[in-house]
Amino acid sequence: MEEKREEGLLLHVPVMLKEFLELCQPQENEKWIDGTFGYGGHTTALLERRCKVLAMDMDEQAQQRAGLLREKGYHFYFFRKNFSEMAVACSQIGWDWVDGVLLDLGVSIGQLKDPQRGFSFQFPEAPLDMRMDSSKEKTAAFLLNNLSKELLIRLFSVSCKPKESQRLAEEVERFRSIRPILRVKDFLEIILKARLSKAKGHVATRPFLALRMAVNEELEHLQKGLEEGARLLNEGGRLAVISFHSGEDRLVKRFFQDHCLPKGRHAPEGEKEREVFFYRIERRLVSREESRNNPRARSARLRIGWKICSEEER
Ligand SMILES: C[S@@+](CC[C@H](N)C(=O)[O-])C[C@H]1O[C@@H](n2cnc3c(N)ncnc32)[C@H](O)[C@@H]1O
Repeated sequence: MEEKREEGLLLHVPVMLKEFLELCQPQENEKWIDGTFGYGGHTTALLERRCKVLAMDMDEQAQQRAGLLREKGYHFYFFRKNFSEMAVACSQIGWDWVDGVLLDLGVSIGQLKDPQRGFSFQFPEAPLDMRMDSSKEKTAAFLLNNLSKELLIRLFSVSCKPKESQRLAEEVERFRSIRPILRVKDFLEIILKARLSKAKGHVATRPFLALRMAVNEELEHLQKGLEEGARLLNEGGRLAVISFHSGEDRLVKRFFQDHCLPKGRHAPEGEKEREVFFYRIERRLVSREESRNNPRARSARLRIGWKICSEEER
């Protein structure tokens, strides 16, 4: 998400907004779930198109920002919950189905730049926390200090090669046998000792990503969020997901492929029991222009699925 200053306020430019709006075509009075409210960029665009929005975010500060939006009198609800619980949130406001679901994954720029939250290696003195939901018990430091070597290897392997994951786990064990791992700089020291192979960006990027994903159980919640979202969609409804790295994107791609039956094709007998949700899926990469203006968005990709219509409409 790009960041702009205006009248002393931080304004955030939502990633791939143009593509999202062009493809999804949100219409007046449609019901949308924005599962990753953040700074409300996508939500605001939906509200400006007179959609009704149920927004969710597990971050406390996102909840505070949502309060400001509510005062503007839009048709807007906010739940401080994981988007994997969107069905519960919907039932609480009496929505049985929705026209669209958007998930713009990962952390917001505000979370990354908060020197107290431990998401970024740019703040070595920060506590190694990394929780998006600060009411949850297990921090990144807790995981590194308590997981077995096997579980640490599995944790790192989400974004690191097998040998690198092994070395990282060994260095974690070595470090914590002397003193507990508490701060970002402790984890940075471990990463440097593990001598990872050269990467395009900073050597700490991939281990930090793997640890953050484990702390917030991101892939597990994403899988559940996709399933719940797809079930809640009305016929012709859209499920849109913006992802930022291959781990998430692979899961989203597979989900869409596993639940897609193109228009005009009929499910063979054996496939009938399988849940088929979509008749069309699309993928878009971030434009050159957006990537130039907002380097953080450069790895973004948008995938959208359209919920299957009844036989007559297909
Ligand atoms: C990339 S930002 C979203 C930015 C937002 N689309 C905007 O335009 O301002 C991701 C946000 O989603 C939240 N988030 C990530 N995973 C979540 C999950 N599983 N459930 C609820 N919130 C989540 C994070 O706390 C963060 O605030």
